[in-house]
Amino acid sequence: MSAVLRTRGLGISFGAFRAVDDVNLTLEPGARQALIGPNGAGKTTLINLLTGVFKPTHGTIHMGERELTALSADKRARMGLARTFQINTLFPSLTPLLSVVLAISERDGLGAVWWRPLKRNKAAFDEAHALLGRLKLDALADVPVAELAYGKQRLLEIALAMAARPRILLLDEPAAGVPEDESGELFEAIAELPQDISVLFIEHDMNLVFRFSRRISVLVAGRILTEGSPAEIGRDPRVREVYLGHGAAHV
Ligand SMILES: Nc1ncnc2c1ncn2[C@@H]1O[C@H](COP(=O)(O)OP(=O)(O)OP(=O)(O)O)[C@@H](O)[C@H]1O
Repeated sequence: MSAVLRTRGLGISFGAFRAVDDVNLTLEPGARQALIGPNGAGKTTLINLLTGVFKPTHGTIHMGERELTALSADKRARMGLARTFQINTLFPSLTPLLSVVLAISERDGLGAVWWRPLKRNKAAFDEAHALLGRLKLDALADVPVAELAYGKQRLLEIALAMAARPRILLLDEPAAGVPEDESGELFEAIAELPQDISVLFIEHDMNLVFRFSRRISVLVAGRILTEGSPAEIGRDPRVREVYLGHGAAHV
């Protein structure tokens, strides 16, 4: 199968420090791939390279046949690369429904005038309802974001990323700060996203990683240490060694 996203020798230096180094990463169609590694390994920096926040000092990035390396973050987003952030980036006083309608109108180039014509834009509201339904947020569509449980807010962030109709979704610790009893539900929603969307997620909770990923890439000191199925990674002594003392029950 041909990869939807592929890096070759990807790296970035901050001064003399190589935060990401010679990374060859591939994402297959429909992937549910975890990017794991100790604190400071370079996971977020790698996502920032993929999305165009940082320009690499080394290597290339391809989405299918198209090279992205020099393209802006906006252009990559328009080509179907979407992300969520470690931190909550929602408007607290908006409702989930209006948040998603706003994201849909951004996608359709109506951002600046969203509040007037979209009152009449039934298609955008219908699409927003469908998206919220997919993430099991439909019952909360009209509740201000500030009143939602944190796990629901993180689901809404995924709904906003989905509004761009991405082919690739990059999730930087989607369950960060989410109480344990809500994080399973969050990852179930991620697992159930349409199969034509490839997902790469950073996650520290190994229970979630081993339950919800089909492939795991292990990043250590900026380099890919190893990659494989959860079973392969679980029995890799090098991974165990990296995580020794980091409290990872599964590895
Ligand atoms: N803009 C920057 N300038 C200089 N150094 C940076 C910059 N961004 C990241 N770094 C450094 O690069 C390294 C990797 O950071 P990064 O945030 O990517 O790690 P991470 O694996 O995502 O960590 P965590 O799991 O703690 O979120 C760290 O040592 C960090 O201090």
